[in-house]
Amino acid sequence: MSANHSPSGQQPSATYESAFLKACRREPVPHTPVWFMRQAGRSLPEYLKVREGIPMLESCMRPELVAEITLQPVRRHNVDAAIYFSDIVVPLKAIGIDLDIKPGVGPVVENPIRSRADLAQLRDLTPEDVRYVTEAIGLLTAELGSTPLIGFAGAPFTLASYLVEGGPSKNHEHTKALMYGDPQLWADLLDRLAEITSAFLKVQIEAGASAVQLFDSWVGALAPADYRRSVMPASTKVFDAVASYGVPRIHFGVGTGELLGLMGEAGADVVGVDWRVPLDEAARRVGPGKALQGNLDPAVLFSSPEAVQTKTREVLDAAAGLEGHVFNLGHGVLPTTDPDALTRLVEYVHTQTAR
Ligand SMILES: Cc1c2[nH]c(c1CCC(=O)O)Cc1[nH]c(c(CCC(=O)O)c1C)Cc1[nH]c(c(CCC(=O)O)c1C)Cc1[nH]c(c(C)c1CCC(=O)O)C2
Repeated sequence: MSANHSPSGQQPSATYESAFLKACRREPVPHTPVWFMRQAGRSLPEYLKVREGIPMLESCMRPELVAEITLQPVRRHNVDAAIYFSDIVVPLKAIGIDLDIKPGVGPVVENPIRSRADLAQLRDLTPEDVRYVTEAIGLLTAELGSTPLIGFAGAPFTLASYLVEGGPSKNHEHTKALMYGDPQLWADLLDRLAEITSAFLKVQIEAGASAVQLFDSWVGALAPADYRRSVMPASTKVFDAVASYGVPRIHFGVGTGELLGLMGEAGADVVGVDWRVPLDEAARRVGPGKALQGNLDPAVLFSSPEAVQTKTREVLDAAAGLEGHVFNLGHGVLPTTDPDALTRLVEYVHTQTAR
């Protein structure tokens, strides 16, 4: 199996040669590729329209709707990659965890996992549990042409934080209590989540995803020594599980300036950076042999078009010496972002970096 071809060998080579996948592989690109975390949904009126009356989790299980929402930002913004429309808790729902996504709140778990007995809630995930994912990706690869599709999953720590807290959390106190107080149970929990996450990513790659992103959104809450001891083994297990497919593996978290080197070491090909660390400094922390993704502050999009260009220029200048750069925001698109500001940003990055 050649690198970055799906096992079925169906992936057209125009996808393989796309600017996004080339940048991930640290090859020369015709222009800096751009996509946005949380580009699907959120600020788009056409998204709000098709989602009307359909709860979030249900919308993730309807293949035609998933395909449509995934394609909307590609049509509108001319981004260089699509991200599969789903949520990090979808695989947990698929194995029967009682949870919901509450509008304006996020994932809420009915019975938080805090004891060894609670671990029994986490059974293995099989492709049959998420047949709608395989189906939706089939529809998408047919429509996307040479535009790569990014599959994704939540990393073990971030999934554990929702499962242990029972919902979104600022301080992650229950999660840390378990991590420090019962290291063996914690390790077993993260290992279970690594198995589920690996299985979920494999389904997406085998269906045709050209790259995967592992979101460890909240891991920036940890110090490096704790990350290395208590989180890295599980994240490494996930990256190792999908290594043989040869598709780029992207790893991202918020507030992870002190963890960037370790997150690369965990097995990422591309390290995502939030807006707090300039990309040249991030490259020093990550070291050679990795591409970087980022890192315009999503709040910058609320300023004037001129200010957006100035701040974008700063990102591109800091990225000038990188081995590979995928332009993105430093975190997801904020819900009230003007969609036209995103379209203008894609065009600006493309024209500024066209070779
Ligand atoms: C931490 C996390 C979650 N989900 C996700 C993360 C990691 C990325 C990050 O750090 O932002 C990942 C995610 N969630 C969603 C996507 C879709 C693809 C994309 O456009 O990037 C992706 C990649 C859709 C969604 N996920 C969610 C929505 C909103 C649901 C709705 O509109 O009803 C969407 C479009 C819900 C959700 N789900 C989660 C949160 C915090 C929320 C927001 C709650 C809110 O503000 O309403 C958990």
